[in-house]
Amino acid sequence: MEHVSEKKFPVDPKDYKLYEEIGDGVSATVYRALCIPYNEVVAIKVLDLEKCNNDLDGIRREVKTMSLINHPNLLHAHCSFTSDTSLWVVMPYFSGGSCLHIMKYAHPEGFEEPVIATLLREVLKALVYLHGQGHIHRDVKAGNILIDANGDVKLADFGVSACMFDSGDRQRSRNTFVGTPCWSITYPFLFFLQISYFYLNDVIWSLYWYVEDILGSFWDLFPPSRADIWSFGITALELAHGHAPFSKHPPMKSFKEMVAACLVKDPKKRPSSEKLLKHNFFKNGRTNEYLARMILDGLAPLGERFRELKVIV
Ligand SMILES: Nc1ncnc2c1ncn2[C@@H]1O[C@H](COP(=O)(O)OP(=O)(O)OP(=O)(O)O)[C@@H](O)[C@H]1O
Repeated sequence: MEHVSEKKFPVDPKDYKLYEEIGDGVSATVYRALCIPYNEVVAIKVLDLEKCNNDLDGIRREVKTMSLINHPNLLHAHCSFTSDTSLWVVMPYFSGGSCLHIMKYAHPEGFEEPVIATLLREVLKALVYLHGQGHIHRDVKAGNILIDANGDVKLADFGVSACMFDSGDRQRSRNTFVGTPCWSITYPFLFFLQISYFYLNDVIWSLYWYVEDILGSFWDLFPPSRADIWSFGITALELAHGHAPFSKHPPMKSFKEMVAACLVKDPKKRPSSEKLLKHNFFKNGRTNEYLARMILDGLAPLGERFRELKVIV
């Protein structure tokens, strides 16, 4: 288990030097930056509060959660502060960037099975911890799985995470719009269209009927953490890019079973993160060094990759 850094990171923008852009999202831009007093490279996510749906207090609470959380597979924020109309979240810099980014840049056909098993096993460890602490991540997706140069894997972005024990309006309001469409359980049909050719015929109809179910509000009827299990299943498909890993070879039975278990219509019947971690599929997982070798070797620096991809888009 990592130790929470004793270092107190400065909360004044003047103490940071922003370098190049390394990522962007709906309402934020992420920069590689230097923390001048510590001479340490960090990543800073600058959120434009005017573009955010969430209230400022809500975001602050989430960042606070992010700074209190302490698990080797969860991204820990150093600090956060506001500057004009933006919120700066200072985090460790992960030079590999996100899995989504790496896929787009160097693995457009998706990752191979041992890579997927290794990545997902690490993400699942983070979910076991979060769920055990009473949190739901609510935005599990390839874009939120970060990798550092050693192949260490971190689940990032608590922008939409919620506490399962929150009650009343906050929990309810979160259930209405947070999360990323497709990965969140409220928009599965978009992804359903994308993977309609996919070989998991037996879960396709479950996905379809699930859409019907969401028309009614039944959040209280199932364990909230199972929403993350759904997104986890979608992320597994995302990493395999809509086809079975090693699809030129005999189909991967354990991958198919694991995804099917996550994408069960009835949330109560989805496995808990703890149970899922024991699934046979994760026995294919390897070491972090293997991951670094397989997906990071030979890649250009993150900022350069980001620039190149932006030109293509
Ligand atoms: N600490 C970090 N180190 C390195 N790269 C990062 C870091 N944090 C974010 N990034 C990069 O920036 C990208 C955008 O991050 P952000 O959290 O805004 O994205 P997102 O969750 O994909 O977008 P959205 O906010 O739309 O859901 C990530 O996908 C990743 O490539």
